[in-house]
Amino acid sequence: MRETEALPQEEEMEEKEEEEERMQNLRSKATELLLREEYKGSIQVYTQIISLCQHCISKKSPDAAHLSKLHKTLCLAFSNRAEALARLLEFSEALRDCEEALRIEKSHFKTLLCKGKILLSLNRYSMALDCFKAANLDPQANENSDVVDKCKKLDFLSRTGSFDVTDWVLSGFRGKLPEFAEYVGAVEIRKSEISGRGLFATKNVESGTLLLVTKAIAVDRAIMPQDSGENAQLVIWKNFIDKVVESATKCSEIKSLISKLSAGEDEEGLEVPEIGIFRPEAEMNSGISVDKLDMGRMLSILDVNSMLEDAISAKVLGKNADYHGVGLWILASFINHSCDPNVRRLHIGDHVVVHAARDVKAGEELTFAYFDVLSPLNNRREMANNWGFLCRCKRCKFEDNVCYKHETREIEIALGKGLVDMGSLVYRLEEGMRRWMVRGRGKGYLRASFWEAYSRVFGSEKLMRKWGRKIPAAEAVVDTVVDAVGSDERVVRVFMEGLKRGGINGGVMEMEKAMKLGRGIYGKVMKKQAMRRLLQFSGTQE
Ligand SMILES: C[S@@+](CC[C@H](N)C(=O)[O-])C[C@H]1O[C@@H](n2cnc3c(N)ncnc32)[C@H](O)[C@@H]1O
Repeated sequence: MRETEALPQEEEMEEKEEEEERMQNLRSKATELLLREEYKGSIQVYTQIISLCQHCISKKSPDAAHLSKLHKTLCLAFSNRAEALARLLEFSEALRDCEEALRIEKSHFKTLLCKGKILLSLNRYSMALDCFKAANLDPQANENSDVVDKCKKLDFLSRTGSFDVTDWVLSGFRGKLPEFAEYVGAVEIRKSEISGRGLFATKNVESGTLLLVTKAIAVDRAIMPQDSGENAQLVIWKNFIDKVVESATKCSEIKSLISKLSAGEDEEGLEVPEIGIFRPEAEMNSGISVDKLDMGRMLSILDVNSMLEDAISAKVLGKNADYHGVGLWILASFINHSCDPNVRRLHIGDHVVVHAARDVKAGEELTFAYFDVLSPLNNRREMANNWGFLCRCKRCKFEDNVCYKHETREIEIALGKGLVDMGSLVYRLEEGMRRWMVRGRGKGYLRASFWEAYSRVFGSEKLMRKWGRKIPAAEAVVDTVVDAVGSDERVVRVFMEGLKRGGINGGVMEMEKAMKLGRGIYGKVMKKQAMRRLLQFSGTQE
């Protein structure tokens, strides 16, 4: 026999009234807290409303109208709690509440809107659009048109990769940052011969082709003048760690993606994740186990995978020279380092944009420079050591294995001391390469190693008068260096200055070549005018 049947009708009525009054009080309190943006408090009250509704529903009242009212209240409580959770970036729990609300009312407008916005924050553009469509949001005619328009645009960008930063560059990086969405181009993750897993091209691509765009899980930045001590850097690092930990704790989706990253140990034994899980259209939480991410492992992962925005090998658009930032960009973290890199990264806002720095063949591993690769072997070894690895790239093997290494070591020491005539160093290296019969890419490797000497000679009229006829022309050196290590603004600057010296600045062929080199640095995300502006001013922007 049911409990309620035992009660006389009057008592039953009284109980219902009390229940309704309590519910009404709780609802007013929760709404007030929500409006005052006291989200934690409102979550607690909505939790009480949910329990109360569930308790009343479980009593299975025969009154259909009352039951329906309870279901409506329950749906709204889940929906509002989802909204409050989303405001606190507790995305996993918020999504769970959205599902509960939608189970009660499939087309609940507020919930669909809330779910769509959460999915948009998690870069799931098309799923977010589905929610907005299901809510019948008319972009022309309501207050949510901005969010729907933004979602449509990001969905389009993530499918096509047709980003364009021309206006922003031409405006001198003023105003709103250009819109970026996550994008996964012709890439896949595979076992790497360099170390653990790596990212590989799935088709032939030419220099400048966009390969991926990834939004930071977290990034921390500060303007730090050169004389700021270690403490200032530690503060940025600590803030950054706190932000990553917070995101991972609040969203299991983020936690599961972070757990795929290397913690630096036993990289050869690591699982190779499907590229699909990083795509904006991927299912949420596609059955990935996330238990293993303790704090120790998290810190090791951040140690191995975080990137500096201001590293010499990256380009940060729109910021000044004292600006420092550290962040975690998940898919880009699968890219190994190489001293003959074939991709580059550009930091724009919270996004890292990765593109080919020279022509790349299908099946080639994509690598970028974790540190400055226009430097000699021993300097690079030191920098790799600071990163915690011994570089196993082709160029290091080549430079390590050859019989002339004693002689190049002497040149390296002389370059380090900086007291010798740089022209004599370049001449000695060029003569040496002739004797050692170094050809093709090998030449580019060694010229890149001693780039500082080359650039000092090409940049000095006096040295050029003295050595110009005895060493190769700047253009030929630039070609081999770009072929070996990809485009770099310092190399392109020498090319442009060479053109000016030769009085041929502005010729169609020369400008075409400069544009190709520029695409290697900045990628195909801007039109010619913007590229020209950056090439012309490169070095004075930051
Ligand atoms: C950001 S992760 C790169 C992806 C990593 N291989 C994986 O499987 O997840 C950086 C780590 O990869 C390894 N690594 C990257 N480039 C390397 C190189 N050129 N030589 C040796 N190890 C490298 C180092 O262990 C480094 O700490």
